[in-house]
Amino acid sequence: MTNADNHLLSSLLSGVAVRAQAGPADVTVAGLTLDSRQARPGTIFFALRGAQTDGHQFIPKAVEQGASVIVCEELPAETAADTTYIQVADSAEAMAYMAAAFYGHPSRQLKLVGITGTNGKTTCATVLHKLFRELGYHVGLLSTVQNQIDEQVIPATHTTPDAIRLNELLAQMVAAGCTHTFMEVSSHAVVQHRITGLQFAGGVFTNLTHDHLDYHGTFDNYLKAKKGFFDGLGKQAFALTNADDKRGPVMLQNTAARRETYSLRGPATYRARLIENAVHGLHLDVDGRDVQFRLIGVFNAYNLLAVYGAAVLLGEEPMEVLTTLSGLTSAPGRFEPILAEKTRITGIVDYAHTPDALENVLDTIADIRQPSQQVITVVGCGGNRDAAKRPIMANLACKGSSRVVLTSDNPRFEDPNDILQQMQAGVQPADLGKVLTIADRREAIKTAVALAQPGDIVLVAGKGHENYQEIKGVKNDFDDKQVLQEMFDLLGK
Ligand SMILES: CC(=O)N[C@H]1[C@@H](OP(=O)(O)OP(=O)(O)OC[C@H]2O[C@@H](n3ccc(=O)[nH]c3=O)[C@H](O)[C@@H]2O)O[C@H](CO)[C@@H](O)[C@@H]1O[C@H](C)C(=O)N[C@@H](C)C(=O)N[C@H](CCC(=O)O)C(=O)O
Ligand SMILES: Nc1ncnc2c1ncn2[C@@H]1O[C@H](COP(=O)(O)OP(=O)(O)OP(=O)(O)O)[C@@H](O)[C@H]1O
Ligand SMILES: N[C@H](CCC[C@H](N)C(=O)O)C(=O)O
Ligand SMILES: [Mg+2]
Repeated sequence: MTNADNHLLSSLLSGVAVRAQAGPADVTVAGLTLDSRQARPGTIFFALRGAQTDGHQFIPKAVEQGASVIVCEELPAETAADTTYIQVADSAEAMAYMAAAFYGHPSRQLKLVGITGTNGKTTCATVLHKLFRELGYHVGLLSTVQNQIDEQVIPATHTTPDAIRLNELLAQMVAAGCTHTFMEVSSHAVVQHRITGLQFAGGVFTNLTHDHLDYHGTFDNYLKAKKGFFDGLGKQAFALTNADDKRGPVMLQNTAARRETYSLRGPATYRARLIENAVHGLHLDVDGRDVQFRLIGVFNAYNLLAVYGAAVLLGEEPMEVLTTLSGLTSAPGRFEPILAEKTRITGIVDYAHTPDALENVLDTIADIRQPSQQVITVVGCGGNRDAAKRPIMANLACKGSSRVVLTSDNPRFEDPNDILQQMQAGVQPADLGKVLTIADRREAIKTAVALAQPGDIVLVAGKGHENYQEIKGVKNDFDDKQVLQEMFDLLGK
């Protein structure tokens, strides 16, 4: 729903292939919705075919609630005389064009950059937002963690919101004076036409590994979804890809946008060479300039290079970009270090809540640690979610750590001890001696900190930026970073 001005229906239909139209033509539209329960007089209800159910079923409900216009793929057998029906080939696509028009095409008034890929979207979008704020711009952010207009936080429900919410947010950003917006583009968003009709100034590709096959069916479909974003870019845009990723070049195969690349391994528009990958940050040579960064891990060298390339392509001065970037920290809860100064213990809070992510984080720690530094990992698995990952994550934690404290993540409606038992099943007999099980997450973090010797690394995995722990439907305040800091202080570390 919206505060935007009212519009004549006909003014919203440009670009929409209307197959048939019935009912009053001169309708004034005051709002848009994809949920029949939100339909009101003056609103357009879009009947979308979803994953769970078919929105066409709810057309009578929307009419009953007073919807003025119904956009659908199939006209209902019975129509109401004072309701307008518009038949289109694809309701989701029509919704995207009409939402962009309804909100005054906000994407055309911004430099909008989309970031896609399996990993690194939140990191790149967030660091770009921070960078452009530091460079003095008013900037929007649409990300998994949160949406932002400058420093104002607007909670996010999706990585990429639906087309109505997305255009509404972009319009708010324009109204607030934003010149740039950085957004994550999920594969779901491409397939569901959430980004259709937007004008992008640029697109960035990070990498592609197996993910979301439950939704896309095959890896090829997943790849096509990501590629669809670049296929849709206009020739005024740039398309920046990771040349070191096997799928990087494929992404740009059919794009009309200017093709640009980044690489740590070979020739590319933007190049970096790793000088040092240490606990205190990355030391890189970027396009011949020696720069120290606060972000940690080789994967972040890629993220930093993508951010640098995008900023330069947006017209920023390379040296100023690098100087500013070197002082920035990562996205909340993404490999976020919490340092105990006295004892040089490094706490790391990371959102790794899947086997793949946990392995990735532990591999990164293995790369940066000195042989004398022990790794102590605190990890749990969420309740009412995929149970198959539980033993695997416990097993991986043992492989990559000297000590492991198994604990609760968000138990939700499950018994935490049941989850922990399933995790314990993945511990090899030889590793039993390094594992402790403490259901209370605060106690688990305390124990891990108590076990840490000067110089050690304490990884707290699974909850990243989350500031709550969900138990039996109640979200209790809980923040891994805060608790870790509290334990460093309490135990005199
Ligand atoms: C699988 C998926 O993407 N689902 C999204 C989809 O819902 P759906 O297809 O299940 O919808 P449905 O329940 O079948 O309903 C069909 C239609 O009927 C409508 N309806 C339903 C009931 C009713 O009474 N009246 C009514 O009008 C619904 O509003 C909907 O338009 O359309 C909804 C409206 O836009 C989304 O909220 C919903 O996101 C769900 C909550 C979700 O979990 N999505 C995840 C998978 C997602 O999108 N993730 C990506 C990031 C992934 C990542 O990289 O980590 C993201 O961009 O967030
Ligand atoms: N460029 C990268 N390559 C590989 N792994 C990465 C990269 N960047 C981040 N990661 C790892 O993936 C995790 C998620 O990072 P991030 O939140 O930036 O990705 P995302 O693409 O937004 O993920 P999501 O789809 O869950 O929103 C991080 O915690 C980190 O361990
Ligand atoms: N979007 C994911 C995040 C999981 C985060 C983890 N902390 C958990 O609660 O399992 C989910 O809701 O499954
Ligand atoms: Mg994300």
